[in-house]
Amino acid sequence: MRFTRAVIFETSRLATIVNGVLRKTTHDMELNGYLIPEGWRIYVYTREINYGPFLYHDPLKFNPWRWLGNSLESQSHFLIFGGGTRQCPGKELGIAEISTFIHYFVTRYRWEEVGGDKLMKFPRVVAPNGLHIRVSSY
Ligand code: HEM
Repeated sequence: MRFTRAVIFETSRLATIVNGVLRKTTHDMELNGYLIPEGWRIYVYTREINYGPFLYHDPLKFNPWRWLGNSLESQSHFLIFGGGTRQCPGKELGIAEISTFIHYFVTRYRWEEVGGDKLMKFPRVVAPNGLHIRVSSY
């Protein structure tokens, strides 16, 4: 399911689920000339990285093909599931669950939006009043 995986990554990139990750410094550190003292909690805001024009060509375009045939997933800026030793342990399970849902939803059902619900894009993609769809089987 290589293409389904690419669709999941592209959707998560554009409609970021987790905006950032938390870390705590274990010793004084210097970052770009700034001193971050030991014991400080840092919120690493990863959301904007997903829209970086230097990292993703035409970043606001939904383009699942960008994930195929290159190693975007192994880049250090790929932080949809966090990074390092605390990277999400449920990553592959989550992808498997979403893939299963998409497979059955797309192959067995049709759907249409009803009600013209509003979508908010910031601080994250949400439908404040819900996203109402009418589902029917093929
Ligand atoms: C699309 C689905 C998911 C996304 C986008 C996601 C995203 C994330 C992110 C960004 C983190 C923070 C990682 C870090 O601090 O570097 C995280 C942590 C975590 N996730 Fe997920 N996650 C998903 C699904 C799941 C599932 C299905 C499970 C378990 C069944 C799970 C369990 C956890 C746990 C236990 C942590 C804490 C890990 C730690 O602090 O060591 N996640 N996840």
